Amino acid sequence: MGVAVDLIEPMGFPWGDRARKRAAMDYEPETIRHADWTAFEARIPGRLVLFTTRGGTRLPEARFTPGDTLLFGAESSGVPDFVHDRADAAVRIPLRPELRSLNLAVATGIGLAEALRQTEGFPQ
Ligand SMILES: C[S@@+](CC[C@H](N)C(=O)[O-])C[C@H]1O[C@@H](n2cnc3c(N)ncnc32)[C@H](O)[C@@H]1O
Repeated sequence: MGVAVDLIEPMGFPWGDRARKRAAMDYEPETIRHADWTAFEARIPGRLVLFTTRGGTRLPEARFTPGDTLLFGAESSGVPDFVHDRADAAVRIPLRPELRSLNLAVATGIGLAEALRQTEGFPQ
């Protein structure tokens, strides 16, 4: 989709292995790897919009602006409380009550697609 990717250590998966290359095929996005949260936070250009299962605005009612950074948590534990507190907005993808969460890739695809739709950000 032409968006840059920020990866924040510690990550729950190895970076640079063959499985990642296979998943990304030939389409390596612009990627910055941050040593920790502090290093990432220093480079946030605009609003930080956290996708979370814990409250927040339902995705159909959420509004995105160009320059927003979308933040997604770890597959295992989501994000720590201090990251929740730091976010400028929190967005929840509504699920049936018996489901706890989507996996990271699916949540990212849904959230990114909606943000790009609202901001006319899809490639032409
Ligand atoms: C597998 S989930 C993490 C589950 C973790 N136990 C939790 O409750 O946060 C991985 C990431 O996908 C995103 N995600 C998954 N389901 C979501 C939902 N329904 N709404 C918003 N974000 C979601 C969040 O960013 C979450 O941190």
